[in-house]
Amino acid sequence: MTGSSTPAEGLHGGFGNHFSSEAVPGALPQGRNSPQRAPFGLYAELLSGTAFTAPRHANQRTWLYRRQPSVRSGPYAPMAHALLKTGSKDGVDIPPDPLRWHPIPLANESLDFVDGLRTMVVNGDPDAQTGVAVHLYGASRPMGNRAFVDVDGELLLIPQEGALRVTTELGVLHAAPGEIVLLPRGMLFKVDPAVPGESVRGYVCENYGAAFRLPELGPIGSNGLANTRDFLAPHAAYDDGPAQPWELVRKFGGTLWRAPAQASPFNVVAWHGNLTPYVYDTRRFNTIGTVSFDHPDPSIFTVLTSPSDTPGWANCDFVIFPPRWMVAEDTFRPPWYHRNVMSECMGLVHGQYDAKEEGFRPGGLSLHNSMVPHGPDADAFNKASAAELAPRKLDNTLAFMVESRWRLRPTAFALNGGHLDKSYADCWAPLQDNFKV
Ligand SMILES: O=C(O)Cc1cc(O)ccc1O
Ligand SMILES: [Fe+2]
Repeated sequence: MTGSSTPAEGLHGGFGNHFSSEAVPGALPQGRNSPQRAPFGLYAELLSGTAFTAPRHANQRTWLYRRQPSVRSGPYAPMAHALLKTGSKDGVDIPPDPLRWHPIPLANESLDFVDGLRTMVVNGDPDAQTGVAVHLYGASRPMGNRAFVDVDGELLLIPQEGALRVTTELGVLHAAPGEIVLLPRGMLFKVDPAVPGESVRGYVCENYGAAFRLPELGPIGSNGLANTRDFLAPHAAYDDGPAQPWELVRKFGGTLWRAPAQASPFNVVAWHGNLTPYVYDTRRFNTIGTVSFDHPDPSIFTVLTSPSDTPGWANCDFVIFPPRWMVAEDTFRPPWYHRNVMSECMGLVHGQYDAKEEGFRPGGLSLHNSMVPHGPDADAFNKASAAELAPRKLDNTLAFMVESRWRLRPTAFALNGGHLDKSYADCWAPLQDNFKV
């Protein structure tokens, strides 16, 4: 990896594909996974993402050929992190009101990606492999010789400010706002500002449940929404410099643990498999909407889904609200007023969200828990009720939603950290009873 960087073009494409990659020609064993001696003195190591006996269509694993096996690290000692939380046990009780947070200013303290994580909402329990968390990240410096691995869940990074360089065991990915990065459970990585000296900010969805997959398309057919080939996996790249001290940070059972390592863990020279990180550009999302009337359910905007044991009732749906044409006739075009059984946590990467043109700001967050009434604010209602219904492009915008079947509990930091929008509910106060017969 020293002296090498992954070009944005030419990555492997295809969600769930089986890829092969070697940074040194001949480093990948052919015809078998664990030859008596792996090429060039490398160690063979398996990383499984599903149980060995998971059905073939869901089975995920990757074979790594590396300079040192991962077991060459430790012992681990607890590492304090005041604001990184896990599962519903780390959430607080809240009244069933809609909640919203102002963006947290870009980090001006010296924080790396791990130090700068702040958990906002949590549910479930990683020991039961259910639930999600939504964290905010804010980093002003690179991780240096520090690698992070999350055993509690896979991570979906949603950059909001500043581009990221994400180094993983399988190679390097770059992601700017508008792109997202999926990091499998148990795979080591580090996240650095792509531009040295620049501060970065964004969101992280941590998924303790079944791995994210593409949603079923039903009557949409065989194409559409997030297309398989647009998920890009890295090429093998490894640190080829001399051994240096590293620190490994492992999130394991809701606690952070740290261990020294004598050399870089990014030492995988070749790999093959289908358990890989991905970068996905949301501009590739094939957005589908009504061409007649009514506001469709937002499930048409699902990028990735983590199913629960109940069909159709997701542990987590990751949904985006990308630029799109609004053409519906005789229709109130923004979202309707609603109470949903699913709990909804929303963020804004850039632009404006049509239900809340003011108040919901890029980098901010909102939470509408199960059955909590919400919908367009009074301004959006008045504007959309009176608007001339010509075709209109909703442009320069990207909002997203992490939706879960389980109630999302805010953390104590979310409630008391100084970023809660205490007057959120006022945005609906002007709505009057306009009923007249
Ligand atoms: O509350 C929200 O803004 C998210 C949302 C959007 C939409 O188009 C329909 C339902 C819904 O919950
Ligand atoms: Fe909603």
